Amino acid sequence: MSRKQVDHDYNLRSMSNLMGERWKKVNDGGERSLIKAPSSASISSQGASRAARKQFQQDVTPGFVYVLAAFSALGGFLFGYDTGVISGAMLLLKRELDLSALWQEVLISSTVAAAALSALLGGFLNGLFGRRVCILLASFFFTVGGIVLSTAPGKEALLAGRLIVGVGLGIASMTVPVYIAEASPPHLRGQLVTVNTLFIAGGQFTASLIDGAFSYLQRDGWRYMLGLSVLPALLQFIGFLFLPESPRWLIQRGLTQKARRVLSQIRGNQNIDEEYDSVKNSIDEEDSGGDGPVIWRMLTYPPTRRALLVGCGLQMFQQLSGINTVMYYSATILQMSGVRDDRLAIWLAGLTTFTNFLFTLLGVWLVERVGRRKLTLGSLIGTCLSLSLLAIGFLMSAEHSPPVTFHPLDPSMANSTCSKYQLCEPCMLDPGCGFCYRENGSALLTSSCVPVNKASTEQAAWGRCSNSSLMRDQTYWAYNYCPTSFSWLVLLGLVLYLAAFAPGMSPMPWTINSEIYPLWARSTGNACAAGVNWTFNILVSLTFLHLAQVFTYYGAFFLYSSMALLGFFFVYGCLPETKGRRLEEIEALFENQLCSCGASDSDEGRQVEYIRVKGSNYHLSDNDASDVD
Ligand SMILES: O[C@H]1[C@H](O)[C@@H](O)[C@H](O)[C@@H](O)[C@H]1O
Repeated sequence: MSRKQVDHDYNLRSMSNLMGERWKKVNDGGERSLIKAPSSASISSQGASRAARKQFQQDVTPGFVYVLAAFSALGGFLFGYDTGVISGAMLLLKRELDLSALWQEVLISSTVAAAALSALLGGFLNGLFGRRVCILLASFFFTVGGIVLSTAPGKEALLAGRLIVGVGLGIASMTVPVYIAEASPPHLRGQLVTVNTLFIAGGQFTASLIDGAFSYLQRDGWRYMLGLSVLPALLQFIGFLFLPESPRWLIQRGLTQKARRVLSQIRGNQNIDEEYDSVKNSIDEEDSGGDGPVIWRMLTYPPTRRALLVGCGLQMFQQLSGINTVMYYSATILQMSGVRDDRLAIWLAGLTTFTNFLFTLLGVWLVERVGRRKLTLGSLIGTCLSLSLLAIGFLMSAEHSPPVTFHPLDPSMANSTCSKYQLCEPCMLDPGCGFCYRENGSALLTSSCVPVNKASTEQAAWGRCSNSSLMRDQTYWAYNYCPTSFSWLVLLGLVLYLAAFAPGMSPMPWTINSEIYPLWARSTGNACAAGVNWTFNILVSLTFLHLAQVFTYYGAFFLYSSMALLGFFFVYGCLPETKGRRLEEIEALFENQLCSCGASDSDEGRQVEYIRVKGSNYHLSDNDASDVD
């Protein structure tokens, strides 16, 4: 059968289905008639139409859109790589450059702080120069930053490199999801934008492998770790010299001929008239909320104000659910479970990032099947429960904390706080102390709380645990953790957390933000939401250790768990389903009072029909139905 015949056949089938629905509408006499009631008579025709729809969707998805998404998502890969690689690089850097704790902290957080600011600036750049130029700019910053980092003669140059990379990160994090969303056909949009988060997870996984591999290279290993990001950055830069601008941005800028050309390039041989017209009409009719700066117009126009609240709220709850603390803390959790070899701990931390990657893949598969709302809600429940399990694991460990049985005399006679502690728990919560102990089978002998070596937390300042290469005779040094028999509970919590967080709460805030704003507000909305993400990222990572000191570890994880629960209620009440809708239709979802979405949950069961009109992918909404009579 020729392609033309298949198309024709599908048109007829769609139209006859549609007529059936219209007939039902007349009989029901109500709006809800487009919600398909599965009657036995319709089952076989449903099967046929599903097959036809599948065929149709395959037809309308030329490979070019995948190439475009993959090159854009290299920005996500760099996001994951550059945020992930620093922990391993820091282990080598602090020794080689003799970095103080303050410098270590500055080098780690400067990138995130720069990303928060440049994400906000990115909104302005996106509106002015377009998505393509911003992605080129981001990959340029990644490349230059990588070169500066790998050739840095000292810590000041390292700081400059980390700041440059941060600027790239902020711009990429807000531009890439928007660009992919604007180029994708509606039925694939969620999946393709979620691929960007898959690339973030892939970047974090690759970073942990590279950290593991180069940790053996004691001299200059960090130069390779930090410098390798130049390769994907260059690849993206070169790729984007040839890739097109977002057709929606071009239409908005009045570059209509170019927009048509780009759209037909992205859609292969499809007829793009319908899609072009619908974007153009919605831009022409767009109510951009009057005059003044975009952010002001967004805040004074109720639908965009609500969308902004939902978008920023999602990003805030993503970070408040503690993802970066859990990722950062995974090596310690593994050490608690008895992994004492540092290198093994580094490799096993790679296993954590791999688990994260695998479950993000599940998210890519689920997003167009169950929809954004259900996926996010399910993920938040799982996140809340697994964080509670993690907290219970820490609580049990604290309740059964081993006692300090041996109080060695401080050779410096300095008044160290460490000698005051009677249990391991308060000793390990004090950043200046660590727990030094001997193990005989499962029994702990001669355990003491002693000051940590200021130059390296891997050993004590003095005594039996002060030289890691001499620690024999089953003598161990535990910094930041206590030996416990409940580590399996914590480990289980960690795996379940990743399984729950990675498919939903990790990608959905990015995916949803890329689709909930009308075109005039899209760059600014995404810039604000990305800015909120980075700001809460830095806030949560910087406060974690202090939080643990005040509330202990289990207190901190219970707090994250309650944040996830709050996030659940927020999403339940405020997030409408955007699956399958054209970007131009989504604004209407925010026309009702904020946080009344839970009430319209039943709409999710609605089966959406795609019909081919003049060769385009057309989503039939309740409002459009009368036009196709
Ligand atoms: O969605 C991403 C992802 O979950 C990353 O693992 C995390 O490090 C980022 O902060 C987050 O925005």
